[in-house]
Amino acid sequence: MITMDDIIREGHPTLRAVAKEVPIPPTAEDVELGKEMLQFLKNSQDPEKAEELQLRGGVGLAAPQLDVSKRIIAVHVPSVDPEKPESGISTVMYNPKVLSHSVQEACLGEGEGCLSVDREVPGYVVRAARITVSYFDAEGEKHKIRLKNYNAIVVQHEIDHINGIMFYDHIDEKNPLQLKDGVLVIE
Ligand SMILES: CC(C)(C)[C@H](NC(=O)Nc1cc(F)cc(F)c1)C(=O)N(CC(=O)NO)CC1CCCC1
Ligand SMILES: [Zn+2]
Repeated sequence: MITMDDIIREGHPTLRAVAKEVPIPPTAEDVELGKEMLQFLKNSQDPEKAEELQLRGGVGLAAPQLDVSKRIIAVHVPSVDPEKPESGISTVMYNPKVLSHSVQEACLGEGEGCLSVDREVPGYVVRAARITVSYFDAEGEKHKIRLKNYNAIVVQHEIDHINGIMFYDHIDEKNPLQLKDGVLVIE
């Protein structure tokens, strides 16, 4: 079972490596890893389990954060609106790839953090507001999905990890809280 002790922190070189594509269909080992990554996120959002295991509430995790330099990410974003279950996303993506993205940009109003970063780093992290992502699932089936707003932010944050990019790489050091016109602020 994955706990916070398995998550490497900034400074560890694996967080800055470009992770390798995995064979498709994924091996049994990579399928098991993906399942454990998704379970970690679910546990981290369960009050009892999070308390018991001292987990930070996570919505996304990339294999490099477990010191596994493979292009595997897991996302578990609760749907905020029970009427619209599709507003959330819960899946493991093998070899995810952003095929296209909107010109429109977006950022989280409170900025971003990271399970691998044990400090606050203030500043807007500007990303594409909408993306089209292709990925393979555990069975080796290819998917192509369009994401927007928070789901798009989470997946971009995780895909950054498999490319050795940290969220603060996107923050404008001189004006971290400066917002260009037209950037959609997601609260
Ligand atoms: C860094 C941390 C604060 C732990 C962040 N959690 C988070 O946003 N919690 C959250 C949000 C919800 F909407 C519902 C919920 F149940 C819990 C997170 O998991 N990540 C993922 C990460 O570090 N992946 O490597 C950071 C987010 C910043 C923007 C997207 C992901
Ligand atoms: Zn992160």
